[in-house]
Amino acid sequence: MTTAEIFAQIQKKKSFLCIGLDVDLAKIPAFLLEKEDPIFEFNKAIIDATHHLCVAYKPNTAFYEAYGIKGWKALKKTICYLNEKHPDIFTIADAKRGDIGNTSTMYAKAFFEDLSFDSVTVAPYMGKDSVEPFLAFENKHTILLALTSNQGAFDFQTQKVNEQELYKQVLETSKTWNNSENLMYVVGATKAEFLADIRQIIPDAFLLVPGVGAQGGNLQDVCKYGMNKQVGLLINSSRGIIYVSNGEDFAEAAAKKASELQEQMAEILS
Ligand SMILES: O=C(O)c1cc(=O)[nH]c(=O)n1[C@@H]1O[C@H](COP(=O)(O)O)[C@@H](O)[C@H]1O
Repeated sequence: MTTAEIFAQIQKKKSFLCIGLDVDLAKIPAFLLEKEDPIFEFNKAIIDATHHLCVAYKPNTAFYEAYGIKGWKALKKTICYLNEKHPDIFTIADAKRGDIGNTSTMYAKAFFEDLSFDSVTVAPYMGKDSVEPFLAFENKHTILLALTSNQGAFDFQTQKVNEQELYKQVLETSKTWNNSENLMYVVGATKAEFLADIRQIIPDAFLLVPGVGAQGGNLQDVCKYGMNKQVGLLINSSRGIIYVSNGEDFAEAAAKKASELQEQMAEILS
């Protein structure tokens, strides 16, 4: 999927919402646990109730890997369901991978070929030759961790190395890599005050922005400093949407919460 196609979806749905499918069996409605594949049933119900309100879904692979083979099968069923029913929705495998070149190529094959995700999150710490294998895949996006939403972002990412903050070096250096047009970046919603500086370096790239909702980030602040002419933002919320209710009405309740965010986005876009 191209960024122009993502932008077209944003305009059509008046939304730049990404819903995080971080399924925790301890949090989903108890009646689903009796089903053969509770994780997939939960995702399917959430997708059926919310697909018209969002432009992206982001399963975090940790929440599937934690359940072993059953979890991985549920992840595969979820991405197949999305690709079949909603091919215009952007899919993100939040796996935070990155390793020496030949290993990165295998990670890229896992998420881009076997699972057919549109994008995968990747850590920049091992540098150019660990990220370029992901960038080599046509029509796929590599979402590089730039400035993360957590407190630990201040341990390294904002520290100066040769008088420049490390996250700025990640942004600048990554622009020089082969196929860098396939890059997007993660910037936490809790770091909205850094967005003006970030847009100076990468004015056109799409940003995946997690951290609204449960982590306390503010939608309006992110938009004020982070928007570009293609909107350029995918705002993720996971727990704040999918766990509003753990009763029979869980999918309806998630849709209501997603709709509140979508309405705020529509207002910002108007
Ligand atoms: O790469 C990510 O998506 C990510 C980066 C980051 O800096 N912060 C962050 O919270 N995330 C992910 O975004 C999701 C946030 O979930 P909620 O806090 O429940 O909305 C989780 O899947 C996190 O792993």
